[in-house]
Amino acid sequence: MSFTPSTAVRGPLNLVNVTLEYPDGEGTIKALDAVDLTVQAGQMISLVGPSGSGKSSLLAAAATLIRPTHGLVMIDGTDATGLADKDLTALRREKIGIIFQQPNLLASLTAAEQLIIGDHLRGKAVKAARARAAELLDIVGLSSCADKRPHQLSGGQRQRVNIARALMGDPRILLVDEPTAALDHERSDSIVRLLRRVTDDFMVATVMVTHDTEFVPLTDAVATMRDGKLTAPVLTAA
Ligand SMILES: Nc1ncnc2c1ncn2[C@@H]1O[C@H](COP(=O)(O)OP(=O)(O)OP(=O)(O)O)[C@@H](O)[C@H]1O
Repeated sequence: MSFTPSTAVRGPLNLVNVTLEYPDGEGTIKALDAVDLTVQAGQMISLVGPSGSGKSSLLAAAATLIRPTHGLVMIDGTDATGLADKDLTALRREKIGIIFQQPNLLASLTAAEQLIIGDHLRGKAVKAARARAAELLDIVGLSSCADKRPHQLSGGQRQRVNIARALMGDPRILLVDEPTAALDHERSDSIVRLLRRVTDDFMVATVMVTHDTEFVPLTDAVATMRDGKLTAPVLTAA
């Protein structure tokens, strides 16, 4: 299935009045409360806020992994909330790269194979996938590690494989959850700089949840979650 923008597109990622409620005893809890967010191609937004404020819920809604109770989740011009599960899965594979805190690499696969397997699921030819995987591993600085398995890589290298894997489908959107949580300062800095570079070079719309406010200046703007509400992104000085 191919997805083409059907309405005026404000950005690859556009959340409009998104509310997400979870059952909570007799009542409900609003994990997201009328959230609006637009992220343009080539723009990187930091998402900060206290524990329980709704950051993971926002990423999950933007990733189309969870359907909001109200509101629109526009992915490159397509309203994801109106799609059947099968089409939603296809949209996610085509448009969204997700980078979790833990790389979740498969222990038995080499770095190159971690990337190729995703393209296999997308139904792409193996030869083209091999070439693309080699190119992306080079871009993330791992060309000499293509044949290494996860246990032969450092934490920072595993996170680089994770980033390269998320780029395999040529996504329009990158959603990144605490990418530096398990890394020391130097590796954290280089991972956020890498995310900045791929946002610029691949013109993706990137949202990065982070508790490390020191990396916020590497991003274009910072938005704060509090009790499910999102402040308008504030441009950083850089
Ligand atoms: N599956 C769920 N069922 C019920 N309530 C949930 C569920 N997931 C999250 N919540 C609640 O929704 C609110 C927002 O949680 P969320 O995990 O999105 O916050 P967060 O900012 O990502 O927190 P953290 O930084 O600790 O990961 C919290 O009150 C949380 O308890």
